[in-house]
Amino acid sequence: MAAAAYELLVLGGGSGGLAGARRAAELGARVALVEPRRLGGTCVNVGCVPKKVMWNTAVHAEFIHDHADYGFETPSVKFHWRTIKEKRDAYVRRLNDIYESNVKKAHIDIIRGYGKFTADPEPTIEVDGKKYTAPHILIATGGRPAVPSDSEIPGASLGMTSDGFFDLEELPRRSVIVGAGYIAVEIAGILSTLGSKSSLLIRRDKVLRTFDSMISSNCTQELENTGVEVWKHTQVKTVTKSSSGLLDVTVTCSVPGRKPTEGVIRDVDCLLWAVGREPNTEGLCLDQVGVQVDAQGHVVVDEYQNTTRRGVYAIGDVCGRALLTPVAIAAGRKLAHRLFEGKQDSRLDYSNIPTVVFSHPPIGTVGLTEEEAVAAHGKENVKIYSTSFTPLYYAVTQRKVKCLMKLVCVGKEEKVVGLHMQGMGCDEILQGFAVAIKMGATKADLDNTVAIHPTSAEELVTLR
Ligand SMILES: Cc1cc2nc3c(=O)[nH]c(=O)nc-3n(C[C@H](O)[C@H](O)[C@H](O)COP(=O)(O)OP(=O)(O)OC[C@H]3O[C@@H](n4cnc5c(N)ncnc54)[C@H](O)[C@@H]3O)c2cc1C
Ligand SMILES: NC(=O)c1ccc[n+]([C@@H]2O[C@H](COP(=O)([O-])OP(=O)(O)OC[C@H]3O[C@@H](n4cnc5c(N)ncnc54)[C@H](OP(=O)(O)O)[C@@H]3O)[C@@H](O)[C@H]2O)c1
Ligand SMILES: N[C@@H](CCC(=O)N[C@@H](CS)C(=O)NCC(=O)O)C(=O)O
Repeated sequence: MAAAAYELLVLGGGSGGLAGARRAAELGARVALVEPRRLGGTCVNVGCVPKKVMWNTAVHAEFIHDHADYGFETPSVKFHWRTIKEKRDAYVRRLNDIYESNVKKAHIDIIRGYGKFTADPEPTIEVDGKKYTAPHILIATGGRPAVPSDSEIPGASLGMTSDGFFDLEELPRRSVIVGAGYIAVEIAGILSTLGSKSSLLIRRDKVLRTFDSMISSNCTQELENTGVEVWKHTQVKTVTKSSSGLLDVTVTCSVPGRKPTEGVIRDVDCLLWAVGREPNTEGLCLDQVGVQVDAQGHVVVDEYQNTTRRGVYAIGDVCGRALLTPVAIAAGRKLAHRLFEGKQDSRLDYSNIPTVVFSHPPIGTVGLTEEEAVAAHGKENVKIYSTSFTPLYYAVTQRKVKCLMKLVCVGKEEKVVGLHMQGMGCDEILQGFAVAIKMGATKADLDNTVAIHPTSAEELVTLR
């Protein structure tokens, strides 16, 4: 029988697990955190943080094109991938140490290893043969990149995923990215902007299909503008390695209404699958404890993050809803307040979650798309305000990149239910407007706010 030394056991030291564990400890709970790898999870090690460093690097590469227009004489510029990779890795290691020290300062015990449930009558976790139990157990084991199997696509395993992208020691010469979501768009943009000849293979005719159609169309166009070759209606058929060690990627292009055609992309040194993520639930033995998972293996939870077994909870990517760091963090903290501060109603409201895609230029979006608003409220009740302009930054440059903005408003009072934009600075503009939208702002509220000039953000309070 295991000793119940803890009040909360957390499986996974990523964004959600760390935040939930630390908030619970702050509220006085005795907490242990089970984690086999370096602390920080996906976000710190192979996600948001190293990705943003590479996006910043790519933004530098873009600005270099404008130096002459701004009067700077630029001698030939050389880019050293290794320099930024070493600095990035060092920063990630620093973050790993900071998280470890914060956890220790909070008197949270770290149990090193993979946790799994046992068949004991009370929910119990086993790590390397040792058992631990607690009245509250939180599953925050996140997810991993999905890769097609070699039986689905012969040679698929010759490719890498976003995890492998962060191990690359050099900028690939020829990249092929498969997928149409956040990761595909972000990595294709980074690689292409930094000088890798890049092709993006998408199954349909546009990327980011679930976003507002304005964003989906514009982002597809911007990828092409930045030099990414977008292969539409295309899927990989086989992958082979040539004697040179490079990959040949055979693809099928099936445009609706036309005969499918085949093509080969040769001498590829980076084939990257970005076709979604899978939850880390396989080895947890959830069936032993009566925790239900859905068809994709995500843990099924209610609005309070309760699983189907009393005393067992789940947060973050492992639940498969809004796979974003701040969502995992917020859900973990809300749960801690419910369990250890008696705040019965403490739960995360999943509506109006703002999100940014670090494309070139970046995308910011919150709330309903135009299509969703029309479906929910009827076309006659939806009013759209939109604009497309060239930000002042480009007034003196040869390179011109547009900024697009759209407000989706509903009803007579024109409540703002959606904001979608792509353009320079939109990543940073979004957060403040997301507060206003969360508070129920109307178009009149935006109009009553005096503009800040000269900015791109001012367009959002002067739309007509
Ligand atoms: C390339 C990429 C870029 C991203 N960019 C962004 C971004 O810009 N902004 C954003 O908001 N989100 C971004 N995300 C998503 C974000 O990283 C995730 O939503 C977030 O990390 C989820 O946190 P989590 O706690 O649910 O899981 P994770 O952070 O994945 O943590 C899970 C932890 O559980 C551990 N674990 C697994 N199995 C076990 C086990 N059996 N026992 C104990 N521990 C276990 C893992 O080792 C891991 O440390 C990105 C993701 C990727 C892949
Ligand atoms: N900036 C950020 O906040 C950020 C950055 C990265 C990741 N993330 C989070 O991480 C999650 C996972 O990212 P992701 O890009 O892996 O997944 P994703 O956003 O869910 O996109 C996966 C894409 O892959 C395509 N796809 C699926 N199967 C495919 C196949 N067999 N062949 C070709 N394409 C296929 C799908 O597009 P179609 O269906 O249109 O073909 C889909 O858009 C995101 O949803 C996001 O929540 C966030
Ligand atoms: N500003 C954020 C923290 C910054 C953040 O999101 N950090 C990421 C990794 S860089 C994380 O996973 N944090 C977990 C935690 O702060 O507990 C917050 O306080 O919510």
